[in-house]
Amino acid sequence: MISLDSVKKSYGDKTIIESLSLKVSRGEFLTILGESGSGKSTLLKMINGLVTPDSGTIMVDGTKVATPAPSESDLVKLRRTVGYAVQGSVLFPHLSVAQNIGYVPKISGASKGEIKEAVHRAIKIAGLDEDLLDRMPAQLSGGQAQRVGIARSIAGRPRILLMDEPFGAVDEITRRALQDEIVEIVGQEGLTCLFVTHDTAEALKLGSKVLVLKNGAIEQYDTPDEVANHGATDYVRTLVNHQS
Ligand SMILES: Nc1ncnc2c1ncn2[C@@H]1O[C@H](COP(=O)(O)OP(=O)(O)OP(=O)(O)O)[C@@H](O)[C@H]1O
Repeated sequence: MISLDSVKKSYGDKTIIESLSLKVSRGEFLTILGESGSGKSTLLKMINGLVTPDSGTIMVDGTKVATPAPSESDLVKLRRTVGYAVQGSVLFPHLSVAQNIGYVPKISGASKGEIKEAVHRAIKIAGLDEDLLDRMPAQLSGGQAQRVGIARSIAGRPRILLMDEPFGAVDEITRRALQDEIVEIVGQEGLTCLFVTHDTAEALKLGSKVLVLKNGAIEQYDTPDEVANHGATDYVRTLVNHQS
C-alpha cells in the first residue's frame, strides 16, 4: 500500500533521514515510535506530499508521491486516498464543525447531499453528538475537537489514515476511549493506518506492526510482541523497559 525506497530528507545542512526504505501492507496498523526529533512527523508529511524528500521514491496506493514532487493531479488523488489527523486536531477556526468535517468531500467536488451524508457518517463513526455540528472549533472541549479531527480525517473515505500524535492533547480516559475507537474504525473500514506516537505503551497496544525510529533510521520494524520481547537494539530495549 505504501512503499519508500532510499528516501533522504534534510533541512538546510541538517540530515533528518539518511536513507529510509519501508513497505507497509494494506490493512496494517503501523505505529511509529521514537523520541522527539527522530523524524516521525517528517515521515508522515513525506507520505502525504506535504514535504518532498531530497531523493528516493515514495509510492502510495500506486501513485508516485516523490521524487520529483507529485503533479497537481496526483496531489488531488493523494488527498482523497489519505486522511491526516494531527495532535490537537488543528481545525479551521473560521469553519463550523460540519464544514470542517465536510472539507475533503467538498474540495473533491461532492454535492451538498453527498457532503451531508459524509459528515453524518463520519460523526457517527467518531462518536460525536449531532448537536455539535453548528458549533465553531473554539466552542469545543479538547476531546471533542480531537474527535472532530478524526471525523474530518475519515469523512472523505480515505484508504489510508495518517495520524500524528492524535491523542496527545486529551486526558487519559478520553485517550483510552479514542484509542479503542480508532482501532475499531481502522478494522471496520479496512484502512491502512500509520500512527505516530512517542508513547511506547500506546505503540505496543495499538500497532499490528511497530516501527521504531531513531535519528531518522529504523531501529526495528516488527510485531509489537517481537519489539516488546526481543528488542533488536539497546535503544529499543531501553524504550520498552522504561515505558510508563
Ligand atoms: N520545516 C522544517 N525546517 C527545519 N527543520 C525542521 C523542519 N521540520 C522539522 N525540522 C527538524 O527535523 C527534525 C525532525 O522533526 P520531526 O518533526 O519529523 O520529528 P518528530 O520525531 O516528529 O518529533 P516530535 O515528536 O517532537 O514531533 C527535528 O530536528 C526538527 O527540528
